[in-house]
Amino acid sequence: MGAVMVRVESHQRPVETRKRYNEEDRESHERPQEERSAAVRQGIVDKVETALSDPKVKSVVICGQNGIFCGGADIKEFGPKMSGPPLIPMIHAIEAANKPVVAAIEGSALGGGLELALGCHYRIAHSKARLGLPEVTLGLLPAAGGSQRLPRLIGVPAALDLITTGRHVTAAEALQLGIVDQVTDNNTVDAAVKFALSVAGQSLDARRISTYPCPQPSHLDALFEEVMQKVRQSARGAMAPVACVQAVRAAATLPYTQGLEREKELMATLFTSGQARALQYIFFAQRAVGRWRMPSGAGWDTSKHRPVNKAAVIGLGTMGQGITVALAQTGLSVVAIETQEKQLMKAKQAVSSTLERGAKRRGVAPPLDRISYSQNIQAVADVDLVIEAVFEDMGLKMEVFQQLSAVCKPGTVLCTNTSALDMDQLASETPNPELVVGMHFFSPAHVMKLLEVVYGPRSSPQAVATAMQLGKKMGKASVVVGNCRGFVGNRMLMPYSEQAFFLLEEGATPELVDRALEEFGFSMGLFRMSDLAGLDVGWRVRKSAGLAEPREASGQSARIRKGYRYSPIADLICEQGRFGQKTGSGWYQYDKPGSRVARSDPWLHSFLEQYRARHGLVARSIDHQEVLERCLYAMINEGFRILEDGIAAGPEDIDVIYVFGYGWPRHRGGPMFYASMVGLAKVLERLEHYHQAHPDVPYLQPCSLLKRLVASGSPPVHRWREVIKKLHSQL
Ligand SMILES: CCC[C@H](O)CC(=O)SCCNC(=O)CCNC(=O)[C@H](O)C(C)(C)COP(=O)([O-])OP(=O)([O-])OC[C@H]1O[C@@H](n2cnc3c(N)ncnc32)[C@H](O)[C@@H]1OP(=O)([O-])[O-]
Repeated sequence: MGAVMVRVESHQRPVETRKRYNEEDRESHERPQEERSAAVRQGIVDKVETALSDPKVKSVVICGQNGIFCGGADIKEFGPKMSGPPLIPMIHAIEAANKPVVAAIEGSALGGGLELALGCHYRIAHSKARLGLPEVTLGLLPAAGGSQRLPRLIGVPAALDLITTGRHVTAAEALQLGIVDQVTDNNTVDAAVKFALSVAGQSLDARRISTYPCPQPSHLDALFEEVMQKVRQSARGAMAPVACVQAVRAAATLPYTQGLEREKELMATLFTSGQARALQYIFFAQRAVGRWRMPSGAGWDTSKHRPVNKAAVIGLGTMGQGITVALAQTGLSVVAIETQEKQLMKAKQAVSSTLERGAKRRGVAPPLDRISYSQNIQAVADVDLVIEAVFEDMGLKMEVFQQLSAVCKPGTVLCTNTSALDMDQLASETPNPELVVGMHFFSPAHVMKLLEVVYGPRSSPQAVATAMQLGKKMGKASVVVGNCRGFVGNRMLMPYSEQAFFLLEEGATPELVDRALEEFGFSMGLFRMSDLAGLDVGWRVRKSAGLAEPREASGQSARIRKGYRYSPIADLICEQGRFGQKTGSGWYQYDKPGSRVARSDPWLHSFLEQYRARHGLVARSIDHQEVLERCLYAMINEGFRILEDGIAAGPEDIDVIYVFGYGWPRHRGGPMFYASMVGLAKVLERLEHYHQAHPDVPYLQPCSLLKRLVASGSPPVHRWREVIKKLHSQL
């Protein structure tokens, strides 16, 4: 018989099953999937055992199904009541086999999939395969021996890199690192069978990775110290990357069996941390937002997108430049329009150099010839989709949309990148409002992963599907949202920043607020972030909303707008010409305009003291807990209002927006998930408390959806949609 093949079935649902899946029948799909996963392991154990005991079988090949070796353990299966044979003894039995076992790796070998392959004696990969140990991104570590075998195979520094970042490597890099023994462009299983037969009967003593001594780098302690410091800094409170370093250290310093014990201990800590739950929630949320639905019932599974091969960008300011870069990098032909000649030249240079830098990093040619530049809007006549990114001025945008309607071929999808204006008003200016959607990119658009796709009451599902498909192609986390002021992300930012300004009035400093938020895990505190983004942006928005009008310098009335409490602090800072990093001062001071290193500013502190004195405010001591509760719960409360209003379809949409666009720490799962972890009753109680203390702040008044969820026993986050649905059906 020669070689025998053992197939690893993928835990990913087949496409047809995936299509039928929705939130309501989540449970009914979960159970069979768990059972299937256990059955897969049982199948491997049984087949390997049979093959090893059959004298006619000389070697064994383990391969996947449908072109995928194995994406790793089924995350949904993790829990106290896991059924079926455990992974570690299964991999040990394979490694201990007295006949060669060869992994035929096609598609992906990730997590437990790669750990299984590392238990095999040889690994043959297809040239298009990707390999990695991404457990860290799910709040875990490779706990089926991966953290102990990989350093023994490829050395400590390379293993640390792969395990602490979770990055996937190509087959070519895997070969270079020594993870695989051979790469093929042909049929991988055939190559593996041929190989398995060629090594049949040979000694396997040198092929069992767990028996290898771990290569010892010089200055082991210094290396781990340096790596640990770096990892702690970038982890921003996430535990898994730190545990990964500790596990690799165990591989480098302990015998294999003791290292395995350490791996198990560390995994147990991660498992019960809550961070793993948050990260796994975000993994599924990222996929759930792709299954979008509009209030009409039309959605991802009923709407066909229009093909987009050629797109146009109108307006080449910072945003337009970033969008142009992102489109060209996606492989589209782009027409870039800017009416001002000087700005067009400047933008062309900036776009080209960004593309050149990116291409150099990736070792490819820059896609410069995919872009044609023009001052004439007629050049967009044959494009499939237009993204308007001109200055935030309704009159100007309306003019552009009217021109586009006259110039574009029928069916061209018209997108606006507005972040503050009413896209439905824009749509009403075109003869085909069904073709208008918002594509709200985040700056810099070629770097930031988030895209809000905004529909108005007249947007067609096809236009939404087209924008979503383009977002996907561009590698964006794309979320469909309804039309309202600030959409989802910026709308929730309003109460967040308002609370931060109030805290300054009450005695806090920008440093205190930022420290609390950064210790929580935000990549940047609110004040450092607004210095980076530019304070003038918000000032302009507040002015256009009739808020930032100069009033008398002191007295209660200066702190009231439209009958509610208002803090003019940010406006007063702007009146001083302090717009943040670009002017060399804002909430902090900088060495020079454009510098990024924020330093405490004595001027700002004395300004705050004078401001408080002028308004009869007495500074009190404010702790981190209050900063977090005031800023985050006010934001979360607005999130519930957004759900109540139907602007976002579910909590996952809000959480993906915050994790991918607003620096929310991923290991805390997004604001709505965080609220569920804190406990909705507690969030409600604290909001009631703060609203009582600040009755003139509407954002602190708990919204009815939150109250309703608490009244219905605070269901877990994946059940909120049912309550929202009921709420909407009663309206
Ligand atoms: C003891 C410790 C052992 C071990 O160390 C722990 C692990 O292995 S931890 C694991 C380490 N492994 C990883 O971290 C790999 C994570 N997975 C991936 O990176 C990608 O899914 C993969 C590259 C495999 C395929 O990409 P693609 O082709 O673009 O497809 P896609 O991404 O759209 O997914 C299709 C469907 O499969 C679903 N699903 C996927 N993976 C899992 C999972 N592990 N579980 C459950 N479900 C999973 C996914 O939700 C989606 O379902 P739906 O209902 O349609 O939304």
